[in-house]
Amino acid sequence: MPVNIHINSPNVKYTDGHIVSQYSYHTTSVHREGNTITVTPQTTEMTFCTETRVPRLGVMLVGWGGNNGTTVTAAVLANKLGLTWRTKTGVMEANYFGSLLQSSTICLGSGSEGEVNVPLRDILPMVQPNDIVFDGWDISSMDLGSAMDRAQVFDWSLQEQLRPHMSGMKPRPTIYIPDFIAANQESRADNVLTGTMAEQVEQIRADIRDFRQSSGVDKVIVLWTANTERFCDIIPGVNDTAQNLLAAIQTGAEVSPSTLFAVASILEDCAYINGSPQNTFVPGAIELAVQKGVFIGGDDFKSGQTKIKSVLVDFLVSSGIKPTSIVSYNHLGNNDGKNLSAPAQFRSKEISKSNVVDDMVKSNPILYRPGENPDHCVVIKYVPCVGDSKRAMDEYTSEIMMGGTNTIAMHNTCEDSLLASPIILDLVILTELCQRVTVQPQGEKDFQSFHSVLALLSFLCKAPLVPSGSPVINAFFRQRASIINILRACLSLPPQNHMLLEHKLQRNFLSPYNTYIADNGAASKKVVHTNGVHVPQTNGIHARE
Ligand SMILES: NC(=O)c1ccc[n+]([C@@H]2O[C@H](COP(=O)([O-])OP(=O)(O)OC[C@H]3O[C@@H](n4cnc5c(N)ncnc54)[C@H](O)[C@@H]3O)[C@@H](O)[C@H]2O)c1
Ligand SMILES: O=P([O-])([O-])O[C@@H]1[C@@H](O)[C@H](O)[C@@H](O)[C@H](O)[C@@H]1O
Repeated sequence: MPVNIHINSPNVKYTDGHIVSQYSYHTTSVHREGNTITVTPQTTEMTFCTETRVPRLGVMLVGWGGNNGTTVTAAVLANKLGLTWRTKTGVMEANYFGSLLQSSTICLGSGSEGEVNVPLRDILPMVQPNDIVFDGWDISSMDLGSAMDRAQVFDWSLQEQLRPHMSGMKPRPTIYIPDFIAANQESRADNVLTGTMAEQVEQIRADIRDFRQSSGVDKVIVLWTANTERFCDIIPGVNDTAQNLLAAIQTGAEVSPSTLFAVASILEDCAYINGSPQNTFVPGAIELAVQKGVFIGGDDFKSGQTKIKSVLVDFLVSSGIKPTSIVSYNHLGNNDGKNLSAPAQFRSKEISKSNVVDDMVKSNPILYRPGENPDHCVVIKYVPCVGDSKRAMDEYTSEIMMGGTNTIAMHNTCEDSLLASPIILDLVILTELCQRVTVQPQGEKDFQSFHSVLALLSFLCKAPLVPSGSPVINAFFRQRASIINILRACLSLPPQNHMLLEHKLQRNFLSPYNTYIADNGAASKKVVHTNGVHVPQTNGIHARE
């Protein structure tokens, strides 16, 4: 049952279609001169405006018939139908574990009951996953019910309940350029478009319009969960600008299927998210998204081994411990693993899995000299026998005090698609929410949306795509805090600072027994209790006992 959160503050206005909040954004500007660093606090007053009407969302998956595509579709259906199923360990219920928005919480503060944590999904009006309508494309014509069987992710007893609902779902024919994925995928390719590159892009655009019209959804988001492609070259005159990219499509120059889908989505005013590691977002695609004011995001779902890495290395470096070697090995036997067994496709994944420690290493010049990095090795092997059950083995070797050595070894087994599926839901639901948020910094006449490159999705991606010149943050808790604090800002709630100062002084200045009452009418800087919510006392309102 969702909780109803009401912010009791003069800085938040609830209108019939929006939440409008006044927010003080505090940052610091830092200037270094020699050995002197000058830090200047800066405050920018901002107005956040969040549209509260939640649309009916359609999600079109490229690679719909794959392990992730079938699994996320089946999981939403199972939740929507409230399915339970029997396994050898007991009766299972559908859930959304692994989703930041559906299964993690946010602390609103504390009151008479102590700290109050609520589901993150309840903090602002957002799409409920059960309401999402799926469609998509695949080079394989196999219906979703049979593809779920092929994926071998769900227990048979669950699949039997789902199959009648999924057998009617058929992936649309797609753009297929064999050279971009492993040759071993050719045997699946019986559902591909013909015609020129331009004609195929037009067909994808028509598919998007057809889905929007036939399903009755208000919005469509397109997400790539198809095979990992090889990187493509950035070629001046071909994909370096929006104009050149559109022209290249007309002439049939080298443009990857994932980029072609990006162009089609952007031209149909649909956000496009890349769940794979290849460089889909060539400069021309980014420029096109900015010109059209459409969100793009990626790259490569951050779901397992890399997600743990973005926590563990953050823990080590933040503790003053120096990782010197990181070796990440895994083997798996699903079709993703099969595609990644080809060198060019593995190289795309190796790149996205290897850059995840850069920001944390650079943050600590005590441990690392400029340019110094830990040894970092990524190995992925294809072992058909294990299917979707990825076996990851990691070893972290670190220098500790006085020449000591610390080695952490981990073994992690999981159904890879059950890690990625909740990430897919978070990506599309967060993207849709961001489409309803605008911000007006002080002194600016107009409200503006987030940048087309939706960096807020970094928490969900191995290789975060950020606006040019922006820092790439991979550290798990920094990324999560960014999402939490921006959602809080939409409600004029300050960032979580975890200081708990009221419990660290000799007297708890927020305790109900030390309630400060303002002088007659005099404004007081003290904070008083009102209905269990702490509000700054600005006009002499006395606390209600
Ligand atoms: N935990 C995870 O599963 C995880 C984590 C991070 C990234 N990824 C990435 O997500 C992607 C999908 O993973 P998966 O396990 O579902 O793989 P999968 O091989 O099971 O599914 C990919 C699907 O894409 C289809 N396909 C290939 N080329 C296509 C095209 N041009 N158009 C439409 N469909 C096409 C294939 O037929 C297949 O059904 C991969 O790139 C993988 O690297 C997965
Ligand atoms: O998310 P993560 O566990 O770091 O990385 C995973 C790889 O280890 C796996 O081999 C690959 O098949 C998945 O697509 C995913 O990218």
